[in-house]
Amino acid sequence: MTHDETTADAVAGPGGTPPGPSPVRHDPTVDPVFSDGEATSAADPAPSGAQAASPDPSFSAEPGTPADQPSDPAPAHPVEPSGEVTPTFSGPPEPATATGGSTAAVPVGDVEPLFAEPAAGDDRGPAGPPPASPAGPSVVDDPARSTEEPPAAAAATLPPELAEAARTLFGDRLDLAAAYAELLATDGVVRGLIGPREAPRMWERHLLNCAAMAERIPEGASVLDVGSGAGLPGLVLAIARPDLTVTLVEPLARRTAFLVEAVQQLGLTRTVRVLRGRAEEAAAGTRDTAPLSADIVTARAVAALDRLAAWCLPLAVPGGRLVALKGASAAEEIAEHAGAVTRLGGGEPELHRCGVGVIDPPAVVIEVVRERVVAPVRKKGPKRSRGGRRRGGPGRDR
Ligand SMILES: C[S@@+](CC[C@H](N)C(=O)[O-])C[C@H]1O[C@@H](n2cnc3c(N)ncnc32)[C@H](O)[C@@H]1O
Repeated sequence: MTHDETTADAVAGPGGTPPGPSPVRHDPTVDPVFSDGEATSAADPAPSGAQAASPDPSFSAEPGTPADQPSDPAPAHPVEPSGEVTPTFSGPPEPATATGGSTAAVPVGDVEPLFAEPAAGDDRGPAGPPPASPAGPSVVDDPARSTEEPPAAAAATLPPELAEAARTLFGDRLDLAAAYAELLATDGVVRGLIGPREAPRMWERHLLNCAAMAERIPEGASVLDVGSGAGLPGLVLAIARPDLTVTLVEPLARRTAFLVEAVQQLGLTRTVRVLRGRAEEAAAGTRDTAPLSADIVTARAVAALDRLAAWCLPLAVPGGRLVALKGASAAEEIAEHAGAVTRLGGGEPELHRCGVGVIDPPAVVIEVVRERVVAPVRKKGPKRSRGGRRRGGPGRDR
């Protein structure tokens, strides 16, 4: 896959040329409709579908701009003009092309986003106070340290009973994973990106589950993580798998600000970039950004399978895959949405269990291969007369 130099302006992070999601042709197959339960901002009320015509940069990682909202109703103008957009990524090695996978499995477990309920402050511009400087990775519970650490940070320590699984999944990157856990539990909580109650189950429900997905991702693949939020699963995958090149796609400003800083603090700038925008924009490209694609498109807790396929399949290279971390309802989702997925150019959705014998319960993913590039479905607009006026419309005052 070729690197996409033209996306440099779309990327945020610490300096350099962006990496490799390759351009793919525009395929806005369906109307985006948002359903992930995030609060809708009155500040961003425009209808969907107009992103390509937006005069504003659609991607930005400028911390400090008001966050947009990806949820219903879908904003057409999801990203405010945010001033400076800094190319941030040094190009990693070219990723390999994805290969499909196929083993049957059964659904187990639940998938929960890391976020607290969106606070009123989620629309605030500045990303809050500067990040806490983690005192260092807390890989295992250490009573001697716990009194000296902020409660949230201490709560994110790796429980001893999960240490073996964590070592298996993160290998020699376990300290990095621990640093990320601590960042989430400190800065993430302070900024309202995650609820304090999530901290104690950070490893069990979030980091380990996400890391288990890595087994479904081929060596050297390019990955686009849609709706990364505070970095799940994309940042976790980048930590566990330094061979991957990962693009975190997230429309909300406060979250992208956090992501950019996390990438910098964790020293992942060589393999991770942050793109502020919606999946639909990333796939379609904008005035300032070329359409993106990747071997693997990941998502967790973003939308139901039909919507997810509509957003994510256009981001996968032909033959690439959507790998969505799901929960107990995965089988039902497949039964309900397989038809829609096929119409969107996807193959038969497959259910896989990841981390069998490592985490209990294993993580459940739904995978869909992008088998066909379907023709864009254009939304019908109001008919216009030759003069460009809408027929039957109010017309000009006479
Ligand atoms: C419930 S959160 C889950 C975040 C993270 N994946 C996790 O598991 O913790 C859903 C995320 O999807 C993002 N999102 C919603 N619609 C999106 C879209 N069309 N494109 C990209 N991201 C979107 C939201 O901004 C939000 O951060």
